[in-house]
Amino acid sequence: MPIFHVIIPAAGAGSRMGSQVPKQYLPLSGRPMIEQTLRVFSSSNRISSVAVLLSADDLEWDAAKIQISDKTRIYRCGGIIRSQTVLNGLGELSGHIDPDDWVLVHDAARPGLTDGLLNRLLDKLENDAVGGLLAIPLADTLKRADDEQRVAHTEPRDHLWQAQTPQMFRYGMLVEALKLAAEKSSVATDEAQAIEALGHHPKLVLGELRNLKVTYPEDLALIEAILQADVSRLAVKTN
Ligand SMILES: Nc1ccn([C@@H]2O[C@H](COP(=O)(O)OP(=O)(O)OP(=O)(O)O)[C@@H](O)[C@H]2O)c(=O)n1
Ligand SMILES: C[C@](O)(CO)[C@H](O)COP(=O)(O)O
Repeated sequence: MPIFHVIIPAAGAGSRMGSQVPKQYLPLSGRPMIEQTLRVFSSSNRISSVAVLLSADDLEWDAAKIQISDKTRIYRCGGIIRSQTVLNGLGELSGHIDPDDWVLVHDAARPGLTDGLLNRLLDKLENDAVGGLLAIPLADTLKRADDEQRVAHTEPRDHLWQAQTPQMFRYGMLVEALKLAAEKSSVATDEAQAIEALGHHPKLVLGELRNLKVTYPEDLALIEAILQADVSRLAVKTN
């Protein structure tokens, strides 16, 4: 029986959001964003453990009184960059996770993940030799900008996908990949990039637009509308 652990990198400053508090604590449907993100993992009986990775000087977590499940643990091990936070979190879990256990890394800033998308990823990859990630095929035409923010040229977009999270790899392989990236001082902007540097080819599993990463202020209204629509659909179902 495969074992799945979740790591939630939540040690970012949210600078592109420009908010007073880090974006993972901004209210969404009346609760902090990170609490919305945690819900899908807390309610899944397929997930064995959840590790939330905070910055050492995070003052918001305690103040926000985030509701967590019994299988959730907090680690104040945030790094300068996301990949370092994840590597630090993997280190905290050393000895508690078998090298062949699956680890799913999911951005605290992606509160739109559903149990359907989570189960799609687990079902597609639980027997995979490498692992993979949720992603969506690029739908827009891609432009390369010049220094004056004018179009330099159009990039070919065939076979281009936008990576989302969770990204799911076995503990041992992920530690090896992120340690190598750190040793080479190469910045892997997602776990898959570090895995690719080992010569592997992670599987792309179809995600959904709703699983967007909340990055800029305009993303908040979008994700709020998505979560409100979820509440309305649930209300109709239960009436
Ligand atoms: N040193 C870092 C940087 C980011 N993250 C986390 O990685 C996820 C995705 O990163 P991003 O959207 O870039 O978040 P921030 O780094 O906070 O945003 P910004 O780049 O705008 O500052 C977020 O949940 C963020 O909290 C992290 O744990 N540690
Ligand atoms: C991991 C990720 O969400 C996949 O698209 C993305 O790379 C995170 O980038 P960020 O700059 O750390 O938000």
